[in-house]
Amino acid sequence: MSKIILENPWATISQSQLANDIDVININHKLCQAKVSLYGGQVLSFIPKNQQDLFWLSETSAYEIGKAIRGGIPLCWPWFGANDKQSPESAKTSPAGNHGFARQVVWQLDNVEVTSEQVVIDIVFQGEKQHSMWPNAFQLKQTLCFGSHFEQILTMHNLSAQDAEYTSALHSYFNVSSPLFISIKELEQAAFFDKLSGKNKTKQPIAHCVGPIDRVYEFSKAVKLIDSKWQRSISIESNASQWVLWNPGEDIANSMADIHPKGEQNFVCLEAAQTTWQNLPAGKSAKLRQKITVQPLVNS
Ligand SMILES: O=P(O)(O)OC[C@H]1O[C@H](O)[C@H](O)[C@@H](O)[C@@H]1O
Repeated sequence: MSKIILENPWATISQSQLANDIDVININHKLCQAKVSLYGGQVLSFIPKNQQDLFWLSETSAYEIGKAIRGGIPLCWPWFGANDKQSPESAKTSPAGNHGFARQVVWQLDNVEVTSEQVVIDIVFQGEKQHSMWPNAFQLKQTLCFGSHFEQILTMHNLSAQDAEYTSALHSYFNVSSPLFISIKELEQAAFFDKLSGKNKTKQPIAHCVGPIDRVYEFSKAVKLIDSKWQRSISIESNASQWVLWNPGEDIANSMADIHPKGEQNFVCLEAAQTTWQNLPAGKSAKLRQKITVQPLVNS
């Protein structure tokens, strides 16, 4: 069953159920189509007119409260990866879990606006004492703009009287012809931390993005993910200071139930990230944003 939220000459916005307690907002605009899961506050799909989906979504993802959806743009917050502040004792009783809790909670639809150019969706999640490693009261708001391009703005408000620290990433799974045909020239200028070897590495050429590859690049400028087979260029700009590049490769992917067989051969994760702790003073807010534009290769 689908419920119409808004309908006008430019767009139809509806809400439907993906699974028990998991609702999705469906966007059908004259310039694009998109889907946003309220569980996880997660963009699942964005298809600009005459394009393939920009995002990859696993066919075997669990749609289940307590598990993250595999694909689209999971939000890593209030920590990215393992929480390195957690002591082994505390991990025994209340493990922090990878990438924080924001991708495993139900967000609320706050506002929808439609113009001839775009659909703007605001979703919010407000909480307190969500985890012993992040007890502060907070509000998260995502402003998601879907038109001929896509923009995502995450606003984090610390509503408590205590300062807090966060790490975060907009963990985009880009839909690609194959990691074999992907190049990201801009990142070749940057040093990176290789999560696989645990070592810092100097800049090096990226011949392809076939995994296993798991790197944190110190680079804040815009990047272009060039897909030479599909002849498209995906430009991403962000206010983050790092880019995380991840593809699990065949062996790790085969061990992950929520990646469908050979699924790793159709995505590259390129994540606007802050993996070092950032201060979020009491009563203050901070923003993490990205803007994604796709173009045929000949015009880029
Ligand atoms: O399986 P998840 O918790 O979603 O994490 C998936 C991946 O996310 C990031 O890109 C990290 O750099 C990887 O180390 C991690 O394996």
